[in-house]
Amino acid sequence: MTIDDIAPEHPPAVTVTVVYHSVHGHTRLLAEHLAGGARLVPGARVHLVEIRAEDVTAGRWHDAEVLALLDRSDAIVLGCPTLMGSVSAVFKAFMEAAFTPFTTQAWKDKLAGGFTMSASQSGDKLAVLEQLAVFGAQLGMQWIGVGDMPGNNWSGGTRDDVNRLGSWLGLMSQSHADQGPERAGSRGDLITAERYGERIARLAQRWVNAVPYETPRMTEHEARALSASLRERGDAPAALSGS
Ligand SMILES: Cc1cc2nc3c(=O)[nH]c(=O)nc-3n(C[C@H](O)[C@H](O)[C@H](O)COP(=O)(O)O)c2cc1C
Repeated sequence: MTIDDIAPEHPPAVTVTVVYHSVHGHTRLLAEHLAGGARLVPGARVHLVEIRAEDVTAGRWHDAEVLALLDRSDAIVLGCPTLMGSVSAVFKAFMEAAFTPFTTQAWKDKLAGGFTMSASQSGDKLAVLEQLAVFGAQLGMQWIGVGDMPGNNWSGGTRDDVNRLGSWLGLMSQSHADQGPERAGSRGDLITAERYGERIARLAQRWVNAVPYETPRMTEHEARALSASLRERGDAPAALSGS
């Protein structure tokens, strides 16, 4: 059997949005390749959105159109450079602006993934991917890891290998600090970005076409009312009944 035998005649339409911040363009190049990989998937509508410092005022990021686009996306891929071992300040401002979808659970059960770029081989990039994954979890999203076997971990390995930094939680990429985006990075990282983007788009198609299921959403107020009604019925676990 070939992939053509099982490919659906009408590929399901999904919206994948890659949302990223970049100061000097290295993360942007990675984001472009990730979006390029997602665009390989028939039926995938792919948006590439830059979070810009100009849209942050008094520490707060605002762009209602971007939030509306994210509201209607099936998958959201988050990316920023690793700065001082953390997500970049501008991207953090964007993350805090997601307080509204946090309270409404508007992004619940969308797919999420993440990527980061830095100059050092490690550079504490894992801390950033963890921050992005925790963000996804707070929003109730389903996190997608890279899924590729590690490269460059044996005597014949090279910088051009797929997943050459051996990262699974999300995509890690490294660029030399003294070169521009086109020359500083690794071909392996860009290929890994494309593969990750394609994986997320294909999994989004699988996800939205699984058994129909309306995700229950609750405001904080409704959650408290639920806890109260369970307490009244006397069948709440000890933690909920406060005893
Ligand atoms: C303020 C600052 C902090 C940085 N912190 C780190 C770091 O913690 N780890 C690291 O490996 N590189 C660090 N870097 C290097 C950047 O991550 C690297 O240059 C990256 O490619 C920038 O991405 P961009 O071109 O998309 O802005 C730092 C750079 C700056 C300017």
